[in-house]
Amino acid sequence: MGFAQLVIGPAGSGKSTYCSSLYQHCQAVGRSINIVNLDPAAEHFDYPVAMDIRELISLEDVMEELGLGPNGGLIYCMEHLEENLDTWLTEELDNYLDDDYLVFDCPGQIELFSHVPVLKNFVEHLKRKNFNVCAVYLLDSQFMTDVTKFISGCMSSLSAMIQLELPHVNILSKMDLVKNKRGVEKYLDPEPHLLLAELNQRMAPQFEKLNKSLIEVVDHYSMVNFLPLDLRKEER
Ligand SMILES: Nc1nc2c(ncn2[C@@H]2O[C@H](COP(=O)(O)OP(=O)(O)OP(=O)(O)O)[C@@H](O)[C@H]2O)c(=O)[nH]1
Repeated sequence: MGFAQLVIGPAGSGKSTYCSSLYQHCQAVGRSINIVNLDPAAEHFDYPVAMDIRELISLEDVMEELGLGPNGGLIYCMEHLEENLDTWLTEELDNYLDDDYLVFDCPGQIELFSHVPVLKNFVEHLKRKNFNVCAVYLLDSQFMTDVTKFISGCMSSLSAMIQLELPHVNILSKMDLVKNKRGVEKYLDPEPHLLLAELNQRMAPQFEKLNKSLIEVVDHYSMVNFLPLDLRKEER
């Protein structure tokens, strides 16, 4: 059985930086890891790329040849990947042995983990190929600066959890940029009644019922907890 991590999260949340740090860490502790680029728009990498979607299709070519914009072009590329799961991806995966660990650096377009089924089908394919897969969802720590952003971050993570149905770890990225660490702490293991009180205070009275339902959702999916990660700590 192989092992795979799908690194997902909004654009700019720090996915590639996380992959690069993970690679360096594994190097330091003598473990082998293979990072795969699944972003057809990516150009620069701080890690050796073991497998690269751009060998199959690149966003630049699609935009030029089909006249699509960046978003439509990216979805086109990912759908092309989906059509080539049994060919390109299978051939690439054949290069890896049973115990190998693959980390997939995914694009940040929210459609891919909300309603477009490409990543879901990608995951199913990995499972058929005997990979044990988990999702690592990165969210910028700036989402934890007030309750409304926190709820929006939880909802985006939740949509990925529901769409992919994978063991799911939430990571709060860019912790070095947080000035008020205490302010963030209350969102790491949140008390539902305090969140609700804060939300009601922030919003007009007509939202009270909606606020209650949202907090219940966050509470029921108690997996919506975030692990803070400060990748820049060792540099300081
Ligand atoms: N200060 C700080 N900056 C970070 C950290 N992680 C990432 N960044 C910066 O945030 C920006 C985006 O980081 P990326 O790792 O490219 O994010 P991404 O999620 O891969 O971006 P997309 O592929 O565009 O979705 C870059 O300028 C990084 O240098 C961090 O832990 N601390």
